[in-house]
Amino acid sequence: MNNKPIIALDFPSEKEVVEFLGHFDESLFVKIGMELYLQEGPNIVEKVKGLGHDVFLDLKLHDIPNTVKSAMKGLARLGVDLVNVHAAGGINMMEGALEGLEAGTPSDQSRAGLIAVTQLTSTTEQQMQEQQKIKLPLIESVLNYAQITKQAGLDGVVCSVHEAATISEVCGEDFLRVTPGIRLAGGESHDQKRVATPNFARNHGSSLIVVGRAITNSADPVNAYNTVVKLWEAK
Ligand SMILES: O=c1ccn([C@@H]2O[C@H](COP(=O)(O)O)[C@@H](O)[C@H]2O)c(=O)[nH]1
Repeated sequence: MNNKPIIALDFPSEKEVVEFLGHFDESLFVKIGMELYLQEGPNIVEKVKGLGHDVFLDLKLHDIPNTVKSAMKGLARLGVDLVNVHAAGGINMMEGALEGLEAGTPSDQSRAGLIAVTQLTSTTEQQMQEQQKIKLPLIESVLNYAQITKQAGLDGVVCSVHEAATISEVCGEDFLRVTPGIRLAGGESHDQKRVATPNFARNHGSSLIVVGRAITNSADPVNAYNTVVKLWEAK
């Protein structure tokens, strides 16, 4: 899997996606989330792959184990590079997801990476404690989700940059830490709560960063992307 910044294609339809990708003359790593997928269906994956880009299909599956297993089996045929579930679905559900993904992957293709969302980057410790009734520091909840994700055999987690280094220490360097909530210095946070810059992510344990609005809302998305790349790659 390449380690380019993953651009979140949070657009309402294929039209905006094609227009956006048309600005770039290189192969990208992009994320298709529920907004786009629920409007355009599996064809949007084929379209974006056909344009030569790697795809993280971010549908965050969360259901009973049998349902997630069957859904993953179907998704495996789309040939995406990375997919995910919610760790809150539990170990049996995550094992089912992995089984489905393995069963559905055509024999001439390699299986997509499978990761699990810990605590969304839009969640604060206070919200988690009050609304989810998890009476722990947020880092402990994230770490617990990371550990059960590893136990289920998945490849890594979605977390914020602020938990990435601890997860790496506990679960190992090879266990992926995919971190959304990335903003350029001084940029608006929007609905995100646990945010960080690309260079902070680089130095604090992220394996991959996910960047949406800092690039897609920019008047010059190629320049914004190149700025993110420079900061992410800077040592
Ligand atoms: O915890 C999570 C899990 C997924 N996301 C997704 O990442 C992008 C972030 O977009 P920005 O515009 O850079 O905020 C978005 O598609 C989310 O669905 C996340 O933010 N946090």
